[in-house]
Amino acid sequence: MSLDAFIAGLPKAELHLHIEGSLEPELMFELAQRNGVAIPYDSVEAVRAAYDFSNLQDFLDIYYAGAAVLLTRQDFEDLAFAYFQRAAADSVRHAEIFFDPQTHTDRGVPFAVVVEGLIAGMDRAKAELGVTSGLILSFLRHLSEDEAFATLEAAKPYLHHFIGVGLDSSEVGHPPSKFQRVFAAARELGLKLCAHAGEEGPPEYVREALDLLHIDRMDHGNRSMEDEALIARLAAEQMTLTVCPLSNLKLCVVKDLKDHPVPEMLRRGLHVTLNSDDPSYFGGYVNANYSQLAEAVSLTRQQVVQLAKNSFEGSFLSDADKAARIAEVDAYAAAN
Ligand SMILES: Nc1ncnc2[nH]cnc12
Ligand SMILES: [Zn+2]
Repeated sequence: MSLDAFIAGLPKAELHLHIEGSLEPELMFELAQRNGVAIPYDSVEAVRAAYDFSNLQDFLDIYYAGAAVLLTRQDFEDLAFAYFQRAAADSVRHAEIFFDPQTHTDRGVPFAVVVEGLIAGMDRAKAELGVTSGLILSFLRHLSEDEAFATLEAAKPYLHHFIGVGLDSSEVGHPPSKFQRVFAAARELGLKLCAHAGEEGPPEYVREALDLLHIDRMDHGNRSMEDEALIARLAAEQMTLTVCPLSNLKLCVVKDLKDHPVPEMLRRGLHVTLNSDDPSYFGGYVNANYSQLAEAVSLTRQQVVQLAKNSFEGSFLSDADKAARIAEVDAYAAAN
């Protein structure tokens, strides 16, 4: 069996996926028409052609504009279910997905519409596809901490739907320290804590995410590799990093997949997982991330299995569920 075929059937979890970043151009057009929203493209091909980014901000500008077609509960359910169909096809058994409530509430879409639509899509995915999931409320870091607090307040009636909070959007100039108080409040509410750190921002931001936000999981973390003491600490703490190879390539965090830090991260004992981030914008879902990285840096089958096990280990599932899913990975690896 080829490594690609092995990856295709390998049970895995996805831990870094922005649901708004799974909006495929076809669905963007469908929703634009359904809702009478004008979009600045005249074809699906024109949308895809616009996905040529030099950095994170280039991407974010287009990503926030694309989200304008999402208005109704049904839109959010359709968006989520479309993602889960692709995830299921990639042998994803469990996904912990980010959403950006402020991107929608700032356009006048009620918080309830967004959450109820996403939850409906997640419930359908469990019933029809057997994919379990959790929802992570992500704060936009280019906005103020007061606005993050207002978002957390709006989330309170729906708290039982969330497994955690995250921190995303423009990293440089918006260090984790800006959100120290709202992360403490989220922890008090029993939520898990994630933050994007070290995608474009310096190792100092990674340290702040650890020391000031007290995160349970780190999104990206690439630039930690510039700091020996930080590498040693992340390895000692077995902090899960949700790494996104095709995102890193498209946003010019790495020049070539051959330069990707994952092999060095593994060699240094870091707890790495592979994820798709914003698959519609970056050219591939989770299996494409595994396969293209494996090809570029010559990952072994054993490393690929380790990455899949890490994905369950680093999830917010219960210990019993983690063990059951990891046993599934072992059984698959033994049989193939
Ligand atoms: N890769 C990324 N980094 C920061 N914010 C994001 N929002 C969606 N994708 C993101
Ligand atoms: Zn991300």
